[in-house]
Amino acid sequence: MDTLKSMLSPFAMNSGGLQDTLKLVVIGGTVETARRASMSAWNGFVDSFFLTAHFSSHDYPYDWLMHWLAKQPAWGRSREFEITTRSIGRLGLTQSTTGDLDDDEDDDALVHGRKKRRVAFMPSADTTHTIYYRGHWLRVTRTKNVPDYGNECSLKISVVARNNDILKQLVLEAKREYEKDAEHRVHIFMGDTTYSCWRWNGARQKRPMSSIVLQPGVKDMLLADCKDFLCSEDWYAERGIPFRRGYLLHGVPGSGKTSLIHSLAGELGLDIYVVSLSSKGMSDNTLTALMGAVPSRCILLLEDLDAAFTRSVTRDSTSTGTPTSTKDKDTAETDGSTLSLSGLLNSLDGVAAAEGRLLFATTNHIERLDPALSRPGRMDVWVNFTHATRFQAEGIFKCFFPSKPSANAASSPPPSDASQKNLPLPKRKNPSHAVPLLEETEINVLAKRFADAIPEDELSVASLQGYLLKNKTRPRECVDEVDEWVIQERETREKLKKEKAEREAKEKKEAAELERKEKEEKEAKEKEEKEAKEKKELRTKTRKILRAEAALRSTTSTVVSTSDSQALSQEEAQSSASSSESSGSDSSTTGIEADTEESVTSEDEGGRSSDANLDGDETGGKEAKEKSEKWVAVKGQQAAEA
Ligand SMILES: Nc1ncnc2c1ncn2[C@@H]1O[C@H](COP(=O)(O)OP(=O)(O)OP(=O)(O)O)[C@@H](O)[C@H]1O
Repeated sequence: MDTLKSMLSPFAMNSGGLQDTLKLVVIGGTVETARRASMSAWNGFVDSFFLTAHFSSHDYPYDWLMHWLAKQPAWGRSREFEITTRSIGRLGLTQSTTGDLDDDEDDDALVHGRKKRRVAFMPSADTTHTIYYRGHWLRVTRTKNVPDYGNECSLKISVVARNNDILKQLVLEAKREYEKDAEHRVHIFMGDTTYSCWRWNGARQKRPMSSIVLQPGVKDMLLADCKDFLCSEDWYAERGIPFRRGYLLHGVPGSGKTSLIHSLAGELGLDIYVVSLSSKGMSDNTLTALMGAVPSRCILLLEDLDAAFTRSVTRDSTSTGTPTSTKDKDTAETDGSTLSLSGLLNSLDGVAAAEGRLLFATTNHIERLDPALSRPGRMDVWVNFTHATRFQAEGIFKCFFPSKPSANAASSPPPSDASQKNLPLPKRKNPSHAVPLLEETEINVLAKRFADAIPEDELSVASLQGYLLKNKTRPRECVDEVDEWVIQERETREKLKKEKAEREAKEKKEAAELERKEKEEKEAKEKEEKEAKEKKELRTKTRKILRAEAALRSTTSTVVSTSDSQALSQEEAQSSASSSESSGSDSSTTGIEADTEESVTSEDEGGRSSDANLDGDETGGKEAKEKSEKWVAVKGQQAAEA
């Protein structure tokens, strides 16, 4: 007891201090609990008056609001916020806010050759912010969802109000601002085959229609057709025709198919939804799910349509388009791609297919397409893209080297070219490369000379663009040197063609060699199998004979046991002589006893001996057979004699 007291004595000495500490802990805990309880009661009370709207990052309104919020000056004063240089939402825009860290206004300034990054202030995650909007206090909370994949977030905006008008106003205002800022961009979405959904892939600057040079009338025809379709929903509905339109752009690579679609999307204010049919994991179900999930007004782009069916190009009555060869099946098994032609056709115009979308498909090999795929109703308008014509060469030259505005033109308002609408004004203040502006007449002459030097339908527009890019500040020299470039291009093409032919020939040879080897191996294997089969048959036959012989011998031995020993020795002598005569083999010297023993003791051994014969040539087997037959004959004879 004394010991315990002495142990506790230090505490007892400080019991006053300990008590005080305990008191403090109890009081502090009580106060904190009371604070939390009152806070939660207050929040519950306040929440009962709040109207709350939820926005998920899966949907557009989230992007509108994030874009709107990033523009609010409140974040400049906020004590907790997120600073980002990433794009905000699908827009690909970073907004300057009150708290923007940029120290100058030059957006296009380059630092060490890289574009300077802009910084934006955003509501930080998992914090409630309060901002004032049109006479109301909004409580904004951004929450990061459990990241199963990607950056999933949700936004909650609460406001004390009698009805939800204020929230509607907020969303509409955010949408208007978003669309105003997105005016100059085309949004690209890619089909995600893993989750069968669309993923935003970026926002590209709109491309003016005037920058696409095609044969006269083609662009206008396409643009007019698309516009006409988009405003004819009722017309289609009245006639019971599915409200869909398909465009097939086919032709040589680098002729402007993709560029034209991008440009049309900008002109029509539509987003582009791209499906790569040959992508990993693409199946009928995935494609149907993707096609069913496109919004009603958009461009649906199927790029390189022919590539989707390299595994199965044609469709006959039995084919479903699934891989046919073993190798192809292997490929399909590994990448999980099981798209069939019928699946594609169904997703394009089946019951579940989306309406109101403009379907664009591109291919370099129209001849590889199944007619069912390109028939009217699926592909209503076909446009053939060829190599550059002289008309295109002249047009693209003028695109690269615009002429000096004439005195009249300078004073007049800017041209009302439809394709130039909705495009951002040129922002470049100090172009790094000075393009000399020549008089219109001179540009016309140069463009004509340039076009005359370009062979008709031989070089791709992309290659012309490459040449002009190299000479973007030298219009005159560019024309002077174009003949030389054409010769070089031809030589390069010839060289590439030759290399390709050589490579193909080599591959063909290797394939033939491989095939020959495989054939030889197969033949050798077949031969081996055949021989093994024959041997097996022979062995079976021999076994049968030996069994018969054993049976016969057992009968004979009974006879032998009853005959006198003299007769036996005579018989032995005869048998020995006859066997030595007939086979001349060494085994004959062992006499009947040896034979008898061998035959009677074990069938397996008989088999083994016959195996030994079989391992030799066939004649060996025949000899053994003859021998045993003879032996049997002798025994039989002997038995008869007996
Ligand atoms: N008719 C054209 N007018 C203007 N630019 C063109 C034209 N054709 C090609 N180009 C230019 O060439 C490049 C390649 O063009 P694009 O990708 O549109 O060709 P494509 O026909 O889609 O090729 P592919 O079939 O290989 O996909 C682009 O940078 C584009 O600017």
